[in-house]
Amino acid sequence: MDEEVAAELRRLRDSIDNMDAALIHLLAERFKITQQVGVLKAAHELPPADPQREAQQIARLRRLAEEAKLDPEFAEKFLNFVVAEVVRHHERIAAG
Ligand SMILES: O=C(O)C(=O)C[C@]1(C(=O)O)C=C[C@@H](O)C=C1
Repeated sequence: MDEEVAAELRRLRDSIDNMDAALIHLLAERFKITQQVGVLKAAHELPPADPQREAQQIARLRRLAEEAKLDPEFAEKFLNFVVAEVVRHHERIAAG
């Protein structure tokens, strides 16, 4: 590979690595908060999932994605993926 191309690829990959690290830290913080939500819901016998809240989140994230020029379908799929995992955690907490 041309040395200039290799240097540019390295530079871009360094930025990708930084962003991936930021995403992991953000997700870890989000899961720490949803863990607290799970404990609160279990203590008050609230259902693990809240479809109405999810519909609001999806509508909001789709809007934000469009503004940011990110595919709104992708944003929705990503939220659903994360929330499905959160609901699994909530169910585990509720089961004791
Ligand atoms: O807000 C809640 O009620 C949550 O449990 C958190 C959360 C989320 O991860 O954002 C997860 C499950 C619910 O269906 C809705 C939202």
